[in-house]
Amino acid sequence: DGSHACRPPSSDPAAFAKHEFDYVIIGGGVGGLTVASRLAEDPSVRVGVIEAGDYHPSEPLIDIPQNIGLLVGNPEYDWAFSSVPQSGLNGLKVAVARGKMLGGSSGLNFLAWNRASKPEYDAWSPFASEHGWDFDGLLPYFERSTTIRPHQLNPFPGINGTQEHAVYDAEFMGGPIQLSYNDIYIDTVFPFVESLNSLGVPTNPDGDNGRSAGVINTRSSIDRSKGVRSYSTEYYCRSASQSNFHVLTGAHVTQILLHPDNHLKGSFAASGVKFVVNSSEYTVKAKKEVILSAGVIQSPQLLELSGIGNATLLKSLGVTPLIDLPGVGENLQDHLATAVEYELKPGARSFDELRINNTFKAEQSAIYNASHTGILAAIDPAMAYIPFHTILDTTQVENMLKLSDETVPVEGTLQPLQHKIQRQWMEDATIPQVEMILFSNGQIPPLANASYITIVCENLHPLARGSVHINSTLPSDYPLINHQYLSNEFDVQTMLTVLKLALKLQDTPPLSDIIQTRVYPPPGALSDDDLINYLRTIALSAAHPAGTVAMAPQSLGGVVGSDLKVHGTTNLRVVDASIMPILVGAHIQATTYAIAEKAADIIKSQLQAH
Ligand SMILES: Cc1cc2nc3c(=O)[nH]c(=O)nc-3n(C[C@H](O)[C@H](O)[C@H](O)COP(=O)(O)OP(=O)(O)OC[C@H]3O[C@@H](n4cnc5c(N)ncnc54)[C@H](O)[C@@H]3O)c2cc1C
Repeated sequence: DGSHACRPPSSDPAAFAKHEFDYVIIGGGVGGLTVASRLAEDPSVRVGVIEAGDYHPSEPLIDIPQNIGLLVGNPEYDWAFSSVPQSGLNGLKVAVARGKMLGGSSGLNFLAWNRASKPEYDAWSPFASEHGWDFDGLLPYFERSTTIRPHQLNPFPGINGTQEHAVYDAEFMGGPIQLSYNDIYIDTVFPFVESLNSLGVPTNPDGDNGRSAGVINTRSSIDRSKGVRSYSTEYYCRSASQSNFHVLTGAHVTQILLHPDNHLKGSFAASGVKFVVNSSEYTVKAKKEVILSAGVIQSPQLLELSGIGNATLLKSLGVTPLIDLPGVGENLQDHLATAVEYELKPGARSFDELRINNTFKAEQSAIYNASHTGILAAIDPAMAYIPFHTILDTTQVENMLKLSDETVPVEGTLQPLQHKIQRQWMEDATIPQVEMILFSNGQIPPLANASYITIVCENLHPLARGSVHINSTLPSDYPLINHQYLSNEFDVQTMLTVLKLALKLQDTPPLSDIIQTRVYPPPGALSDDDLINYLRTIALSAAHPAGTVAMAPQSLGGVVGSDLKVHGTTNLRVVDASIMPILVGAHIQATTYAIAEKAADIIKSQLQAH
């Protein structure tokens, strides 16, 4: 029935504001609902969550896997931010999708669930002195957040029978997010995998074990028993009936209330938040802590609106600076994407069959309605994580290193240390630098009455560092988002490398056997300059922004410490994707759930210590 329904959240702001909460959590997305539900496990701890969007317990556009993407840009479900014109993209403004609903971006995302490689998480620990922010320190939390559907096969080409079964039963952990493999693979998937194999990118039977390189059959956050999206509302539902757990939807937080801390001179304490519902303003108190989980765009925005950020910037806009933290809103990293689109030969089926063949669509709808299976419950699971050494020779890798050295890191910020780490990754044959994802349909219009595939190519470890900053004191004004995409030659050449690999697929069997023609980039010979021009035109965000409230020492430009408390505060924490000091080369929902699970344990242990 596609239903996630459980006790509905509150929509009564006055009643919500009267509660005496221990923890007030801003934002009911991945970070917010996860940490809230875990804190509320202790019935004596009173938890209040404020979410701007609504609860959609049974919305096919959210729930049915084949509907991914349909709500992107819809203002009822997506904040639909946009970047400032990107000079590296010939002035293009890039759409920045962010979920606006209970569930946050996990209600809008594309359901892929995977982990990055071990060294990428280990690279966080130099920025965070305590609490074990590395792969081993995150692993229990990855596991705690999920339940893996047991006994499913991983039938990808390049995997033998024993490996198919190997990993999964051991990791059946009983967490809220349901994970599964597809039950069915559309015709395009295995040829894509086999062609990549023959180009030297092997299949990796278990990319989640700390070695992520290779072609993987990604798990997805789909509850197979119902054939629906499994997202952070699962955390909401596990706590919704408890009297110590309250969620208010349709409420926009406009300010965190801060005052000098009585116990620690020079520090600020958060006492609550202001929020707005239908133009009326309310205040709710937090006895213990305020936890900011508004995501990578709005967490820095709310810090700045509340007086925490670069003092010069804040003053110029008329905000009284309370804590001068120049790192707020800096360090924005994201996976830039481009795409190659191929039209398929007649008879080769991709998901476009649902668009062009009404009989097929009716059949699949009937299957879905009867058993929650079939193509409507499937995603595109083939993604390749590719290290430089897999596709470049030694001289070419040397060239990439040289290019990276020309992108001089800014001293006094996170960048010198990040650069050192990223340089090691470029040389490491196990750490992916680029990603290729098969989308089994046409993504770049106009589309004819035919089947297509689109190969999305991403830069996993850009050297560009962007920013998110307020531009006015009005909370309803969108912040300025500047990714600095393709602002340096290393990032350009990295994208060129993966784009060229995607173009080789056209001539590599067995995928080439089903390709009719290339649609994008337009057919014909292409020089490197043509391709670079293409990259600057067909460019989009892979929707994995991170890093704008970085966990790092204040001296390096960090915003939160390893306990996720904002520097200069005693009880304001940030728990969402913005705390990643350095972006990992994976789709980042799994990592964000793990961050929030870990945060809950840190908060609980500090509470007990008091
Ligand atoms: C289109 C798209 C596709 C994606 N695909 C994938 C994928 O396939 N796999 C993957 O791993 N990851 C994917 N991601 C990324 C992943 O979903 C996010 O990284 C993750 O959800 C981030 O969690 P978060 O807690 O930081 O923020 P969110 O989950 O976005 O939560 C933030 C919440 O805070 C609320 N909020 C913000 N400001 C306020 C305010 N002032 N007052 C009240 N509430 C507020 C928002 O409405 C939102 O609900 C995708 C994301 C998008 C947008």
